[in-house]
Amino acid sequence: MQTNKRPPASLIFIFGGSGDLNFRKLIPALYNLYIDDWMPEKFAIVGIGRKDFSDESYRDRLLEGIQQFSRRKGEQNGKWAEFSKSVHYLRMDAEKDASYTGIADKAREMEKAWGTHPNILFYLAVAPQLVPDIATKLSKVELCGDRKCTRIVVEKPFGHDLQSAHELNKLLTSLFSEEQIYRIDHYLGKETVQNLLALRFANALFEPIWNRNYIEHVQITAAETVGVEGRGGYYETSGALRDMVQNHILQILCMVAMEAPVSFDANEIRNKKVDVLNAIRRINPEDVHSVAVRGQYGEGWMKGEKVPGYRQEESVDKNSNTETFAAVKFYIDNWRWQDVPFYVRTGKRLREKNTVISLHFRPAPHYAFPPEAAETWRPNRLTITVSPEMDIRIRFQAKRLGQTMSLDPVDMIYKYDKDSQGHEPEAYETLLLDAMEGNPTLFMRADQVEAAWKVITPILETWQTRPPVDFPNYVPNSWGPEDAEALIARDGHNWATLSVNQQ
Ligand SMILES: NC(=O)C1=CN([C@@H]2O[C@H](COP(=O)(O)OP(=O)(O)OC[C@H]3O[C@@H](n4cnc5c(N)ncnc54)[C@H](OP(=O)(O)O)[C@@H]3O)[C@@H](O)[C@H]2O)C=CC1
Ligand SMILES: O=C1O[C@H](COP(=O)(O)O)[C@@H](O)[C@H](O)[C@H]1O
Repeated sequence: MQTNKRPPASLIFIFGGSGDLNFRKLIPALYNLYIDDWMPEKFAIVGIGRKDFSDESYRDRLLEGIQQFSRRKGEQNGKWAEFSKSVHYLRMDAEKDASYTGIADKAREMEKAWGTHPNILFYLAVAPQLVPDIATKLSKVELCGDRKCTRIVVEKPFGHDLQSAHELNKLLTSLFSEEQIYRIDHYLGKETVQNLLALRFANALFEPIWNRNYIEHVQITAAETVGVEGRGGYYETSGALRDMVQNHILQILCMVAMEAPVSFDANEIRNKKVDVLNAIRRINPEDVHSVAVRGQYGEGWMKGEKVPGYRQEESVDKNSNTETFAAVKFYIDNWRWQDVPFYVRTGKRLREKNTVISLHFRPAPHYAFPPEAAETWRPNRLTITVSPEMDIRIRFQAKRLGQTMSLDPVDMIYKYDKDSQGHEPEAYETLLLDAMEGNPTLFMRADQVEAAWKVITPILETWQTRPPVDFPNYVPNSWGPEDAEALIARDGHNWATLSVNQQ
């Protein structure tokens, strides 16, 4: 969502500078922005943590992260040496340190060196329980005379439920103005998710049919092949509904279902999205079992390798009832979407890593072709593959070559990778650049986060009060529990096939 100019001088403090997210995502993103000439002319990055690093040993550690996880893995002809000169480490216990003088000193040092007040970004890549304390202390640090120069980026999970999200919002908005708070959801930085706006609102072709008159149902799948990967401690407090549905999937759903914005003003886009969340039909607790399915993977095999069940993962309770799979049917009660089901599902240890949105169109009103032509008939479908492939496909019927009138479903495909030649920015690159520029469009506003919690609260509460009796209920390398198939089959539909050669 960037403009074509570099952001102003920026000083970026990363709480969690010695942590996994910074190592795997944030530093690689900032480095790639640097290589692509998107970083400010003047910038400094200060990683904060309790571990012991000198600037030198910190840079060496971060280079290992680049080599493992960055889309450009090397030192890029000396670019790493140039970039890393601006990377520093500040050893500090963010809980015990009362005054954060190290931060104020660093800000003064950079101001003096640059001869200007930089924008200051505080990225809170730490466990959620540290956020209130750090935010409160940061709000008291003397910085650059004008507090408007600061922005605070808050990682997910944003709260544990509606109540805690509300309290966190209340605290943050008492310390900072809403314009300074950037609640991150990395799915919104993904190229294909952003392209939904272009597809829908830069083309006259789709909008007239983008409604209940033509669309029978919508599916959103965010499937992962990985298990909890050492994050069992966090995942035990979360589960698939909180980890993926409350944020990423509902945000995608909003992009699919929102009304056309009048402008690209951040609040205009966010208003249109929150309208969708507010229109999602509230689920009665007694209906939860018929519209929501949960699952947990047992032990099994993935691509020839034996993998443990969720209950055998590190830091997971041996009798855990945490769901690693969730599927939900939502309805949106508004003029555009009345009675169109939105089926969403997400899970770990599923057969493929794939995030896909598909819009399934109603059948043509009359089929004049001979019966044999109809044998392979499929309804029209628009599929947007978000990741790891990035493409848009339109399925339609075409005449098979030859003398008979036989029809086949075919796909018209636009592939992003063809244009990007492997240079597509990662979500965190887009979002960090937006945060430096001060563009909050792709970040969540306080009311959006709370509205999303409201949507899933009845499911969370029902699942909490009625523990599952059949966990684990799906094997790795499957598409989740059988009940998820039944959820959609009851309405006469199937989950869309996700492989590259889609049906
Ligand atoms: N990792 C990921 O893929 C993702 C993570 N997130 C979110 O990002 C956040 C961070 O996750 P992740 O990086 O995985 O967590 P890690 O456990 O790897 O890192 C935690 C970081 O917090 C620091 N920290 C903890 N306590 C203190 C303290 N008292 N003072 C200063 N620093 C402290 C640690 O520093 P030290 O060890 O040096 O004390 C470490 O740098 C979480 O909210 C998570 O949900 C969101 C999406 C994906
Ligand atoms: O936020 C999260 O997202 C990842 C999946 O992200 P993706 O970009 O790889 O699709 C998920 O693994 C993790 O559990 C969750 O916290």
